[in-house]
Amino acid sequence: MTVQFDAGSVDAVVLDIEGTTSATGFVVDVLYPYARERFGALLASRGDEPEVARAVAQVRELAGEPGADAGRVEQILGAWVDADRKATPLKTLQGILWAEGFARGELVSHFYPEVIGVLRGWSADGDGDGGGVRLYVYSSGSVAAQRAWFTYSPEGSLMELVSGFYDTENAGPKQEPDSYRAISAAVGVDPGRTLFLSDRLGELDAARDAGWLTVGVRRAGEPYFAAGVGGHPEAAAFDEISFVSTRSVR
Ligand SMILES: CSCCC(=O)C(=O)COP(=O)(O)O
Ligand SMILES: [Mg+2]
Repeated sequence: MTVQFDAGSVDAVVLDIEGTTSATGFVVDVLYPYARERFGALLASRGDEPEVARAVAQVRELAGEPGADAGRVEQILGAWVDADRKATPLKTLQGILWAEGFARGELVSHFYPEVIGVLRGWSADGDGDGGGVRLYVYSSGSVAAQRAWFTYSPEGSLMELVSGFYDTENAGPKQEPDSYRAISAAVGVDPGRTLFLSDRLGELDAARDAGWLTVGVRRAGEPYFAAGVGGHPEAAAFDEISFVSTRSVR
C-alpha cells in the first residue's frame, strides 16, 4: 500500500534495521553464526577489555548467575541467540565481533533492493539542495554494529546519509515509549514531525504513544509479516512511502 506525507511535514525518519531496511534472514543466517563462532575466543582472550568485561557482568546479572564462568557465559549467549533475545549485553558482544568482521572485509551488510536509493532521495529531497529529511537509525543491534552496517554496505559507505544512531543502551528498549521520547530529546525534532519505520507492532505502538508518526513495513517472507502492523499505515517497501509537495505552483 502507498503511504503519502505532505512534503515539509516530516523532519526526521528513524529506521529499524532487521525486517525493515534489511532481511532478517541475513542477520540470522550470516551475522548470528559469525559472532557465535567467536564468542569463546572473545571471552577467553579479551575478557579484561572494559567493554567486554562490562557486558559479561551484565550477562551474569540478567541470567541471575553471578558466578558464571566464561564457558557458562558462552552457553547463556548461545541460548539467547537461539531465542533471538535482544538482550543489550548480547548485542554489545555481537557488535564488537561484527564491527571487526566488517572492517576486515569478512562481512558486507544487506539492504533490500530499493532501500539505499530511496534513502538517498529522502535525504536529498530530489531538488539538489540537500534539504530533505534527516535520517536516524534505532535498532536493537548496538551502535557499533549499526555504524559498521552502514559503513560496509554493498554500495560502500552510507554514513553521510545518517545523522545519528540509537540502540537499547543509549535510548532504551524498543517497545517502551520513553525510548522514543529520549531519541526526540536527543535529536531535537518535534515528535509529531518524526516518522518511524519498523516491522514490529510493539515498536510502532511505542513510537505512536510517544507522539511519533509511524509506518509499518510489511515485507513478504519476514517473520512478523503475518502478525501485521495493527492500525498503523503500512507499506511493503520503502518506495511505497513518499513525501509529496502540495504547494500550488503559480
Ligand atoms: C546491524 S544491527 C544487527 C541486527 C541485530 O542484531 C538486531 O537485533 C536488529 O534488530 P532490529 O531492532 O533492527 O529489528
Ligand atoms: Mg526490526
